Amino acid sequence: MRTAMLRSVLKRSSSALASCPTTSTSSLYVARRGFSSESAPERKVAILGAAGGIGQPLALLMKLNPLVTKLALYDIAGTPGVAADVSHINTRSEVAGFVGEDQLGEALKDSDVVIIPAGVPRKPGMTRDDLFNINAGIVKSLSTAISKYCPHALVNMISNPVNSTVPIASEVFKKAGTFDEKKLFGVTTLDVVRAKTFYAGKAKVNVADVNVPVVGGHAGITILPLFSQATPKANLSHEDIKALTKRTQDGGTEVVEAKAGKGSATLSMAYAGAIFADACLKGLNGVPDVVECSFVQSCVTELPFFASKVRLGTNGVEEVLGLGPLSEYEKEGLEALKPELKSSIEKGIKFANQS
Ligand SMILES: NC(=O)c1ccc[n+]([C@@H]2O[C@H](COP(=O)([O-])OP(=O)(O)OC[C@H]3O[C@@H](n4cnc5c(N)ncnc54)[C@H](O)[C@@H]3O)[C@@H](O)[C@H]2O)c1
Ligand SMILES: O=C(O)C[C@H](O)C(=O)O
Repeated sequence: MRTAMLRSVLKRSSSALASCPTTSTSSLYVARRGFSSESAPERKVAILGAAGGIGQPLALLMKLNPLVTKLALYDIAGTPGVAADVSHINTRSEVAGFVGEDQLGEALKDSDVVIIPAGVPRKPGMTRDDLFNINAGIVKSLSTAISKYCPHALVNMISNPVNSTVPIASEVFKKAGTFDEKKLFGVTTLDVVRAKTFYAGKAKVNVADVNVPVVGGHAGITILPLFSQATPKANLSHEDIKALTKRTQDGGTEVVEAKAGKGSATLSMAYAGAIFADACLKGLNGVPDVVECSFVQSCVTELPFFASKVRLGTNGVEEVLGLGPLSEYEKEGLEALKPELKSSIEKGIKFANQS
C-alpha cells in the first residue's frame, strides 16, 4: 500500500517536472528509460539553510528524487529535527542533518550539488537588495566553505539578492582558486515557473505544455520574460503581454505582500529549486538536452552575469544559449534592465573583495 502511494507521488512529481518546458525531455527520459535508483550513479546533494521556509520543503522534494543517494541538510539551527523527519521517507537517499559551523565541512564533503537557500527573506516594502547587508555575509562564508570542502560541486544559489550573491560567490571562488564558471548558478527557475503559470492562465492553454524563457536577472525589471517566444503560441494583445510581464516581474512581491510579514515564496520556490537541482543532476549523469534558464557567467550581453537558457552537462554548464529573436518591447526591456543588473553585480563583486 505504502509502496503504491510512493510510486504515485514519484510518478506525479515526474510528470510535474515534465511540465517544465526545458526539462520535459529529460524528465520523460527518467520515466521512460526507468533510470531507476539502482542504475543511476551515486549523487550527494547538500542543502544549506535546510531548516528554513524553503529549505524544509526542498529537503522533502530532494528526498523524493531518485537521483539522490545522499542528502545533507545543514543549517545554523533546527536541522536534526528536519533530517530525522525527512529520513523516515522510504526513498533511495540517506539523510543526515548537520548543525552549526563545526559540522559544515562534513555536510559539504563529496557533494555533487550544493543548494543555498540560507539567508533572510523580504518583508513587505523591502526590495531584494535590502537583504544584501545580511545575506552577502552569509553567502560569502558558505562559499568559502564550499571552496574548501567541495570545490567541484555545482552550486545552486537561491539566497537573495541573486543578482549580487552569485557574483559574491564567484569572487570567493576566484580568490580560493576554485572558480569554475560552469559550476555556479543563480536559481531563476521560479521566474520561469511563474511566467508559465500566468501565460497559461491568460492564453487558456494547458500549463503542462507551456514554454517561456525568462532572461536577465532575478529582481524587478531585471526579470525579463520572453513571451514572444512562448509556446504554444497564442494571440495575446500587447496590453496582455505587458500585464503578464509586470506580473512575472512582481511575482515575488505578490507573495511577500500576501504573506504580510511572514516571509516570501517558500513552497513554489522549493518546487522551482527542486526542478533546477534535478536538471543539474541529470546533466551530471549525462542525460542529453537538459536545458534550463539560469543566472550564470555569460557573454550573451556585455554584462558578466546574465540569466538565459543554459544547456547542462556532465561538467555543469555545457553551453550558454543566446536570447533568440526579441520583440521591440523585449528589446526595450533588455536595455532598461542593464544598468540595475550591472550595478547589483558590481555591488556583489565589490563586497567580496573589500571585506
Ligand atoms: N531565488 C529565488 O527565486 C528565491 C525565491 C524565494 C526566496 N529566495 C531567498 O531565499 C532565502 C531564504 O528564504 P526562506 O524563506 O527560506 O528564509 P527562512 O528565514 O525561512 O530560512 C532561511 C534559513 O537560513 C538559515 N541560515 C541563516 N544563516 C545561515 C548560515 N550562515 N548557514 C546556514 N543557514 C543559515 C536560517 O537559520 C533559516 O533556517 C532568502 O534570501 C529569500 O529572499 C530566493
Ligand atoms: O521576492 C522575494 O523576495 C523572494 C523571491 O526572490 C521570489 O521571487 O519570490
